[in-house]
Amino acid sequence: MAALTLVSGSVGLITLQNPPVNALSSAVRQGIVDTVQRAVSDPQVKSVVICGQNGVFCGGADIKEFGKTMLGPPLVPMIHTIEAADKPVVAAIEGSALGGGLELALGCHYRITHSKARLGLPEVTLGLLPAAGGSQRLPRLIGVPAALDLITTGRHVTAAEALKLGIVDQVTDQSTVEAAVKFALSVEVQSLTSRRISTLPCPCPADVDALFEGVMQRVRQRGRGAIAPVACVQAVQAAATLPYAQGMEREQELMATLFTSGQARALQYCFFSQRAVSRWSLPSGARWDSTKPNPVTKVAVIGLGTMGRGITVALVQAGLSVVAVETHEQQMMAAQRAVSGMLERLAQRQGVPLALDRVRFSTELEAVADVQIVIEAVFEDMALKKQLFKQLSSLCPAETLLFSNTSSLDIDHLAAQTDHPQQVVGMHFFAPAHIMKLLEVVYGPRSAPQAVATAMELGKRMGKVSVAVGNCRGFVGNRMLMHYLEEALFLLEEGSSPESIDQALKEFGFPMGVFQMSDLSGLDVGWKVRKAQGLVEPGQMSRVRQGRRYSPLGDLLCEQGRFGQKTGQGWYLYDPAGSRTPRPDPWLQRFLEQYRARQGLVSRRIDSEEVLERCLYALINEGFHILHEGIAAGPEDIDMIYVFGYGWPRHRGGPMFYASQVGLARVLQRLEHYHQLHPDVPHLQPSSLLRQLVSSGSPPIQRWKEAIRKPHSAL
Ligand SMILES: CCCCCCCC/C=C\C=C\CC(=O)SCCNC(=O)CCNC(=O)[C@H](O)C(C)(C)COP(=O)(O)OP(=O)(O)OC[C@H]1O[C@@H](n2cnc3c(N)ncnc32)[C@H](O)[C@@H]1OP(=O)(O)O
Repeated sequence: MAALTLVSGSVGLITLQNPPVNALSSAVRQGIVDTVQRAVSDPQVKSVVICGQNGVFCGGADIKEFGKTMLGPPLVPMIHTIEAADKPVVAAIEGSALGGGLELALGCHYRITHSKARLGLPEVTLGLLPAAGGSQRLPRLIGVPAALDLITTGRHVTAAEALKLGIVDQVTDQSTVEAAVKFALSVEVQSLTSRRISTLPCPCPADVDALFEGVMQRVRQRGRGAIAPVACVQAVQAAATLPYAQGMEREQELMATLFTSGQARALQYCFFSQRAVSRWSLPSGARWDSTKPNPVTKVAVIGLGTMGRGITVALVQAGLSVVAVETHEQQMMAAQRAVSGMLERLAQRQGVPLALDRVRFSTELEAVADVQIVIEAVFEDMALKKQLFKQLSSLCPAETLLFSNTSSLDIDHLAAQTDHPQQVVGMHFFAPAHIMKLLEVVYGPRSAPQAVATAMELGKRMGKVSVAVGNCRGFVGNRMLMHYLEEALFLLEEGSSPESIDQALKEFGFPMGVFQMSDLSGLDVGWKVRKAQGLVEPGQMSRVRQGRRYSPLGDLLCEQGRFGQKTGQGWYLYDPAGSRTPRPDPWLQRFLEQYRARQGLVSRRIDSEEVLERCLYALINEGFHILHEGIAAGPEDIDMIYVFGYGWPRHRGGPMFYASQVGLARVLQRLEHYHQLHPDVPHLQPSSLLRQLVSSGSPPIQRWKEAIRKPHSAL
């Protein structure tokens, strides 16, 4: 909807009305077409101002309408009519002008912006390009290099940057609508010839071909198989080389290939899923909208290793006071230097004042007595953590929340050490904790809803995508990852190599393959976990342990001191130790050949299809178990964990969305096939939920929840 009112005697004020972000739904587009026509034909109206209701100009096309039959007037002619009007049209931008919203503003003759507004063309992040003339108008307005940057990254710019780039004409700290009306009155009699962006030539640098070549190479590398960034470059290239009308034809042609693509569907699913995971619920029925988080101003972090340091920085960045505790004097000194350095670099990069005074370092555990939350981040050792939780329980007041940063340990065991188990929640951060977006918030059967709400809110304040999950071994992310890693080892035993497995996974879109990832995080991490599970038998080669197939390859490498990047050798060679560039290791190749010979294994050629199917379907199958058990509330939760924590390519939507795109029947059939070949691998046996979904006709992912039981904790 849009409303037209006459203000200041001669200004037609059009207000977009579609809360919360005034998205351009079919009703809004119809409203704009009608009000613009009325304003243009009304002799009393000498100029027009377009603004949005409730302090937001426009969040772009209505993403919920994508994939459905498009009704209502299309955007391109609508914006063209505005640009062609013979009365000045001014956009009054508050809040956001994004995507179609900015394209609408680019069709106006002037743009007045509030200093706190954000502008951008984020279509690429939804698998699209700015196809309401944005890819043709923006380069004409601000030049090819700046337009390429904004359109291929989708980044939002501040009002100040928009002014500097020439996207907007004026920035105000006062009422934007008032400023825009005043401005409109002042330009009522001015010529509009130079204000219609589509009629302007596109300013190009001299070396424009080289520029496009370089940008295309970068977006291909960065995009890891994403098609939208490539189309964005092609559209801007059309703006630079073709007249406007032909450029528009090219824009529409490119958009047509993107609009119905699986990648666009995946990216739009991610957009909504990212928002959906914040609406958590617990098995008790407690929910995000009925539980108030505790007010938090002061948090303690205990244990200042890599994780503790990152968590401290993330908390300070979120504006909280932090008590950072490390009981070992030397470790404390090193941590203090590291945290200060990280904060200094961040302050420099972000141009904000250094916030070092918000951290107090201490070697005394007693220093945590007056905080609202304690985040324990000591070494991943159950005995150590249990002892600490016991101490904290007697040190802290009853209302203090006790959170554990653990990647796999049982939260209920830790809660049982305290007098107030309802105050205990897991917070699984991902390294580096001040950078990685994901936070798994792990609740146990006794965790209070308020404790969960506070953890989720704290995650939000730190800028994280927080996902509430039930308690089980490895929670959601690592529990699924275990089977992915294990399949990769089995493939090595059967004849593959780290290089070819990693290559297949990188071509799928992961930033790195499974063996590179293992080298980066350290082979000793998994070794320690397997030892704790009683799976490691030093020097032993047996391939069946605890009644199922087992690969001792990782253990054998660890026994040789090959822990990955940090020791210079793991699945690859790193020269010098600590370098990040993996090189194939001839030693490993010989080692694998000898291993296969001793095990009586006949090496075979394994293609990338088998690599992907076995690694990914094993992981996905575990995802179905997790859904069935209620550990994750829905497929969106699993998918966001994988996209934000494990490098799953966003344009493939996450593992569960990927399964829905491949087709559940196909995933089931391939798992059955591989399980028949490897009956000693239980994780290849298809989950009953997957079977159930297939037999009920493979419903779309949005309807899987109907087939899933209520959430509960598995431990
Ligand atoms: C065959 C060829 C066919 C060709 C047809 C071509 C037709 C298309 C032509 C042009 C296309 C233009 C493309 C676009 O414009 S795509 C949209 C681009 N816009 C965006 O990406 C902006 C997305 N939104 C945001 O970034 C934020 O929401 C923001 C506006 C910054 C506000 O942030 P915040 O205040 O944090 O609020 P939330 O993100 O939580 O959002 C609040 C609720 O609003 C919903 N929302 C937001 N934006 C949209 C949108 N564009 N469409 C629909 N819904 C939107 C969001 O989901 C939240 O909903 P809920 O509360 O239910 O979770």
